[in-house]
Amino acid sequence: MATLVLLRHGESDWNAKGLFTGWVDVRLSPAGEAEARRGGQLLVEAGLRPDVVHTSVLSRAIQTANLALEAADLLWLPVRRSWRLNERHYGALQGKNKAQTREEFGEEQFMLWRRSYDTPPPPIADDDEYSQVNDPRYATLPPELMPRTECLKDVVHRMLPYWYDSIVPDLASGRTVLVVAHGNSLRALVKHLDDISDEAIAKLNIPTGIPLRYELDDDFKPLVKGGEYLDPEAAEVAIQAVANQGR
Ligand SMILES: O=C(O)[C@@H](CO)OP(=O)(O)O
Repeated sequence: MATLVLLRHGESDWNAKGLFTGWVDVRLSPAGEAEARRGGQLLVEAGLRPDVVHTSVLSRAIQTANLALEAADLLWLPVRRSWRLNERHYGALQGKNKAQTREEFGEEQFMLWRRSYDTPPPPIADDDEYSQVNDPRYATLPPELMPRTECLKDVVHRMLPYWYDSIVPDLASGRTVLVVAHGNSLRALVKHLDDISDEAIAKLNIPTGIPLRYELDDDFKPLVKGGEYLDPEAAEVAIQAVANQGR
């Protein structure tokens, strides 16, 4: 048996403004910083002490991990980071307002881009102000792996090698693992863990800043499907808020 804790970063400035974010390196809002600290307190209250932490290479996840670990007096923990835990690349929608996009393209297209399993948004141009092609943190990424857009299926495919090669070995050695990442990279991981169908995953939303705990069996599959949010009531409200973005 192994314990895995998933934590979506706290609210970012662009979450607050209702903008598609993806790989744009937006920071936490003051409310998001408070959520991250609360996430750390929830770990303490639940008696959960991670042994190792994995984050994306985006600042909002890194800030969240730091604030949560500080609140739990665990800043000393080993941390590893990978682009494979990044938010879904939102293509040409990065920087666009969600409500305006929904108005311009209609509900069906908006939801297809936002939540369908295999329809990516149009790709972002390399000279777009919100492109990451010249971002130094991806300088060593092979060019053929650098996305210009992604659907959730693409995220599953680029996230799973990290799950199997880096996170599962930590779990297998008996460590409690904390993964601090993003709405859609965590949807990809939850889809894999809970065997959620391509259709049903459209309805799954992950709240910001509330740890989600999974106890895993020897095959690294959940003993209880869906895991357990450490603050289930707050999670329910926050899940609805994510689902309703753009409305
Ligand atoms: O904008 C984004 O990158 C994501 C997460 O904030 O949004 P959504 O929930 O619409 O996929």
